[in-house]
Amino acid sequence: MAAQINPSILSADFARLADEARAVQGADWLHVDVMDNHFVPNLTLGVPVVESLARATDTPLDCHLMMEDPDRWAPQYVEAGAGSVTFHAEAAAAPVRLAREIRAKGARASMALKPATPVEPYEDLLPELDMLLIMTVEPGFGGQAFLDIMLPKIRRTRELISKHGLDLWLQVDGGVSAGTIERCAEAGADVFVAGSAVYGADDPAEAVRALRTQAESATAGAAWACAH
Ligand SMILES: O=C(CO)[C@@H](O)[C@H](O)COP(=O)(O)O
Repeated sequence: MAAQINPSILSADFARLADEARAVQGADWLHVDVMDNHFVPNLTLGVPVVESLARATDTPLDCHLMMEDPDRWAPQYVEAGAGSVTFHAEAAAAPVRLAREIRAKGARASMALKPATPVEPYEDLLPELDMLLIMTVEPGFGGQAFLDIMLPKIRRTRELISKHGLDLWLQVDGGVSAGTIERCAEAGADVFVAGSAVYGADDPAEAVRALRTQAESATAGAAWACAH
């Protein structure tokens, strides 16, 4: 699969969300950070804003739910128009049931792991998912420094995907920029969330193209991609 770049609207101007969504034409997905001020110490937006965004842009919405009780709320984000819904492993009471419900409602099901959460306990659950998100910062805020110590977890996850022959996208989120995206791609990520690196650029659409070019050339030389 070609590298996908998903701009995070957390770094956009929330007073101009529709324009900001359209400013990244050519992006694969628009990453929508939903924060409830409980699971993370920040508050962003909810279902009504996702409904409006879905009407305002043709770019599919990749909703990342940083919230408690995703078992209750995640299905509503599918109904609001999200094409992909990510819940946190640390917050879901019944992740298999939730992933199946998200898929049954017609969206891609994805699960996120905070930096201190290992992937190995979830190995048997991976076939239930369309994407696994490895957080490369502590969730809650944009503009944080990339955590290099997550690279081994990205590598181990890529090995699990290969071992089981899964069609599972591997997303990274947090501190992804021109300076870090190649390391993520070499380690095995194929979906890249970038907030400040895109919305902080003079030309956000050009920043998306440049990041994709970097990721694809790093992937082309990576051992994990050559093995396929
Ligand atoms: O989920 C989060 C933060 O919790 C991210 O989606 C950030 O919005 C990414 O921002 P940058 O680190 O790329 O600036």
